[in-house]
Amino acid sequence: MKTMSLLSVVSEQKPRQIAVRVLTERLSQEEYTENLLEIELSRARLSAPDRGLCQELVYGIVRWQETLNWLIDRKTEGRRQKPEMQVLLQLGLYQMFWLDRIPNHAAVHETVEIAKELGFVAQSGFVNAVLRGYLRERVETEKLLEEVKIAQPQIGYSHPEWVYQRWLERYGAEHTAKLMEWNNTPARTYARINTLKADAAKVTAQWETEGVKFIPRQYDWIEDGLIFELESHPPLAGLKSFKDGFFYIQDPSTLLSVRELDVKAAHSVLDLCAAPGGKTTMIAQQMQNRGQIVAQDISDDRLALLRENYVRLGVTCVVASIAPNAVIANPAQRFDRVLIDAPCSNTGVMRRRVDLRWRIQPEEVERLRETQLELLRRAAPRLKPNGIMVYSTCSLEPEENSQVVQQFLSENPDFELKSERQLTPFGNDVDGAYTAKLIRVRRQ
Ligand SMILES: C[S@@+](CC[C@H](N)C(=O)[O-])C[C@H]1O[C@@H](n2cnc3c(N)ncnc32)[C@H](O)[C@@H]1O
Repeated sequence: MKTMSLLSVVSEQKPRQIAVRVLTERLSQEEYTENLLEIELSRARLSAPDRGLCQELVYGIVRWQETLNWLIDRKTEGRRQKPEMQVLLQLGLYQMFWLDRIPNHAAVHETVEIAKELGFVAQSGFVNAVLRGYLRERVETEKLLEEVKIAQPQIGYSHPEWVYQRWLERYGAEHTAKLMEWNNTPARTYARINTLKADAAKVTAQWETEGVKFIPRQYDWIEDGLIFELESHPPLAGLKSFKDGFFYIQDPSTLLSVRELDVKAAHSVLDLCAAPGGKTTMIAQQMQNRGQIVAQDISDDRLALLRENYVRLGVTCVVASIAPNAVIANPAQRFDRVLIDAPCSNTGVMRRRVDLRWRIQPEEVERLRETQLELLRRAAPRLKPNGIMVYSTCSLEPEENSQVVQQFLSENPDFELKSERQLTPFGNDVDGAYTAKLIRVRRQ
């Protein structure tokens, strides 16, 4: 029988069907999985629990794809399956071995039914056989899944071999395992209180009335009472506290570079890679909306997000423009502070970007180094003598971090490295982030 196009099954508004569609689309499209899912969910009318299940299936299967494929290969002698068939088998196995709340027989039955709905009637027996085989060997398979984490961690924790080898060399086996485990765990949500609009007492009182469950969190680089982990909440964009600009969602690691910048109220600040504005708006908060922040970004779409954010948060001391126009427009202007929150491989935030690990390539890290150095070189002449320039990334790779800074320093003897710090998930329980604080010691 001819197989039906997945897109023709749109009338089915069920979480598993939508998950299969997104997981199949991602194999042939450039678009990020998160965006594909959002598009599909915006078209579907799912209940909140069904949306949650759909997201959990998509994100979980993308994260664990290497391990799932390994399980499938064991039963199919490595024979290549059609992409849709592979996705169906992944869907069944993921529910059986990773989701506690789905009974096994339901996982098998539902997956076989979806196979039939999609036109894989002849192959549905094969799907059934593979899944039932694993059902019979459930206990042994669970043991095997634990053993492969030790024998072949890149398969056991589902990461590309090259990424695993890189981290193994740098961080050792134990930390690398922790890092990969972290990347496979759904990311937590953190809110930073926007003190331009409200204090922590006011925001938390408002959250109580809105059904937000929160816990205060402390970090050595952030003043107390500023960061809350949101354990559960209704959709944030619908909350009055959100619309009123009482808080901004960001990982605590992103605030280290702002602390290092050490801004004062009347300062002039150049924020070279500013969008969507997590750091810009925190800098404005520290300057109590005085002084001036020239915020730039290369992307128009992201600059629109920056504007949306600073309007919502009541930030008024920002001039935003497409890079590098503002700097070119006034070449004589010098700044007290410069922040370069550079584009990077994002290896420190892999748990927030589910398919990132399958997209990045070693060559990309090399290419990014060039951009990062270029940004530092462009920014350096704009810093006043004795001013502070902070370079930051959310990468765990020294090639994009200390090595870039060292190269810059070797070319710029008027700059000194004051401090640098690498935050890691296994060391600090936050996303990975690197920050270097540089001082311009004399005029060249
Ligand atoms: C890590 S993100 C910045 C995040 C932002 N600082 C925040 O805290 O929300 C890096 C940004 O650099 C921008 N970008 C990339 N290449 C750039 C360039 N050559 N000049 C300026 N911005 C650039 C990207 O569009 C992206 O928005």
